Amino acid sequence: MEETSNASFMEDKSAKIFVAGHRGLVGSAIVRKLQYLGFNNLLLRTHKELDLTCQSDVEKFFSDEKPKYVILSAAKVGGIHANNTYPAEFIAVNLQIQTNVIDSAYKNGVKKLLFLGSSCIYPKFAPQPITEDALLTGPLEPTNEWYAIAKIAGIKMCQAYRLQYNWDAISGMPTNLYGPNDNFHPENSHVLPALMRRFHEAKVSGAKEVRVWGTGSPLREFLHVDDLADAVVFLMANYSGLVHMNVGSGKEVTIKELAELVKEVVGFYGELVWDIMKPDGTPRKLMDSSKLASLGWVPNISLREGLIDTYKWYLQNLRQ
Ligand SMILES: NC(=O)C1=CN([C@@H]2O[C@H](COP(=O)(O)OP(=O)(O)OC[C@H]3O[C@@H](n4cnc5c(N)ncnc54)[C@H](OP(=O)(O)O)[C@@H]3O)[C@@H](O)[C@H]2O)C=CC1
Ligand SMILES: C[C@H]1O[C@H](OP(=O)(O)OP(=O)(O)OC[C@H]2O[C@@H](n3cnc4c(=O)[nH]c(N)nc43)[C@H](O)[C@@H]2O)[C@@H](O)[C@@H](O)C1=O
Repeated sequence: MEETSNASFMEDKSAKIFVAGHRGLVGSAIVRKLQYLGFNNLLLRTHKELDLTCQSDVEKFFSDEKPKYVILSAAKVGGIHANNTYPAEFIAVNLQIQTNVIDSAYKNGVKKLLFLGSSCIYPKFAPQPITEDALLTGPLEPTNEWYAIAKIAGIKMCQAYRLQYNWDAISGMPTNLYGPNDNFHPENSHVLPALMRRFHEAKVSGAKEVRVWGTGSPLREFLHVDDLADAVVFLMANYSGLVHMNVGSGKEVTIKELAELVKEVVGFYGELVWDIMKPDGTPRKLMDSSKLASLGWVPNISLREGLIDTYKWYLQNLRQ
């Protein structure tokens, strides 16, 4: 046994940690956080270097590298339109990635793994705020049920491996996230980066109006990805239970309120036009994150602050 093998996660700064999906929104924030904390042995592979849907490649990677910890933030991810348009990819790719990584991690002696799901695992009409025990109590939101089913399978796989093998696999369920390195694709992204880009481009081109999808009435809870990364590290250090853990901000806004706020932060002064032919998705999904709060973690970046920070990043990195 290496000297540090029984050290707690926070003390184990030279432990080999595989952050899967390290160039994405979430993975890059986790890498920033771990590096800031002094972790100095991060194991990182781009999609091109290691396709996590390929079982034999994933098995070889784990067998060669033997990471001590795994944070699984690689997935096929997208907004309401992408989920609705590519259901086969959303279910198949996510099942493949998570099954390969979780199983190989267990078989190769990984000490602890954290799997990331999403608030869309809960029933469309779950009582609000949504507690962890609402899982599997009702039908899912149809626009993202394929992705949700894969994520539910990931939670269940972590639970099954804990129950049968006494293996320390945990799951975090983040709410809607945003921040640096988000996907700003005009159609396939989530609402916040989509609107930021659309308002920015309208400001630059002098357009008089911007199109926003749906009715504007759905409620969403947003969390800055740096808060999520902080929660992920907190869970790695402080939680080893069977139940998945909600990770939210506890604050919700309507899509109309969000659009007005993004518009203000970007500095676009035109009109909003609502495209009601586009789906609203689930009417409301505010999570109850009191279980995590009771362990001692709370978020600290407000939506306004987070939007200002993200727009600054957008201007420095992605300006058209
Ligand atoms: N964004 C959000 O609002 C939310 C995200 N989550 C969860 O957080 C996690 C991360 O999401 P997020 O960071 O937003 O997603 P991103 O799309 O920003 O990042 C996903 C990462 O996974 C990598 N990846 C995808 N497919 C493969 C593959 N076959 N092999 C190797 N790498 C692959 C991508 O690489 P490449 O780009 O090169 O394909 C990318 O780096 C996911 O599990 C997601 O479900 C949960 C709730 C909300
Ligand atoms: C994180 C979460 O993300 C997805 O669920 P969602 O919360 O519905 O995600 P969304 O960000 O795409 O939309 C939120 C709301 O915003 C409205 N909306 C307005 N204008 C735009 C727009 O321009 N783009 C987008 N994408 N939405 C828009 C849109 O009509 C909807 O009412 C899931 O696929 C699911 O898999 C998941 O886990």
